[in-house]
Amino acid sequence: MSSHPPIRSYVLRQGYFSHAQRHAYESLLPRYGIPFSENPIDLDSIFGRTAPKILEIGSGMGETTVEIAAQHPEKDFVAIEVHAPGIGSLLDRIEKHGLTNLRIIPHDAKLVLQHMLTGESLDGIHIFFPDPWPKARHHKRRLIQSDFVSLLCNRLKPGGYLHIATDWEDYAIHSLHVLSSEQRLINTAADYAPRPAYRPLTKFEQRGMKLGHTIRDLIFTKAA
Ligand SMILES: C[S@@+](CC[C@H](N)C(=O)[O-])C[C@H]1O[C@@H](n2cnc3c(N)ncnc32)[C@H](O)[C@@H]1O
Repeated sequence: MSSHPPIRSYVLRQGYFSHAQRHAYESLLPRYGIPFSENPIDLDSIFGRTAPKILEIGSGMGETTVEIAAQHPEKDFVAIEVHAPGIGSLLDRIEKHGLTNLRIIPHDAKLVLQHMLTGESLDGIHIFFPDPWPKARHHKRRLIQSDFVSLLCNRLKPGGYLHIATDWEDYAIHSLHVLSSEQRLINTAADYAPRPAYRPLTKFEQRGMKLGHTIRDLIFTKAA
């Protein structure tokens, strides 16, 4: 029997580390990172309190992640990212903002959701501007696929939300189809949702808008 390697939603590049990112990656990961493990973790004991838990998949350089966490001290946030300079950048921002409600798991989100987060434990999941993988032969690498959305749904509490934003029209159409096909999810809008106040406009997004790209938000809730 041949076993196929898993299809990844990312390619690990060497990437350029700024001095601050490298320093943060090396010195702050033990403080704000949650190491990958094949065993379930208890987020309430990691944060030292019971509070709503929001997961962000693919936090990139962490600008949005930190802004949202700083504006919502009443909630706890867990970011998942695989790109080392991005992890360093987020760690540096957590330290500079003195945030106690944001941690990062530096690993593949699929494995984190399968092994570390169990049960219906999340109040919300953010996936902002996932890699679009525009070529047809790469579509299988897209994060938003029915199996993955089913896994996300398993981890959401009843009434919890899944929020995706993208500036790629065809990825938005694909995601709308996949989310609408998951029976446990209910669209909060007729199709795309207005950008909620908690999602700040990023520089990347403002640049896209100048180029005429339309940003689409999809916000679905899990049936109670
Ligand atoms: C296009 S970037 C968007 C970053 C950020 N959300 C933003 O809006 O600027 C997508 C990010 O998702 C990360 N990513 C892709 N697949 C992932 C996975 N399976 N687990 C964790 N991170 C992933 C990539 O490393 C990349 O940083």
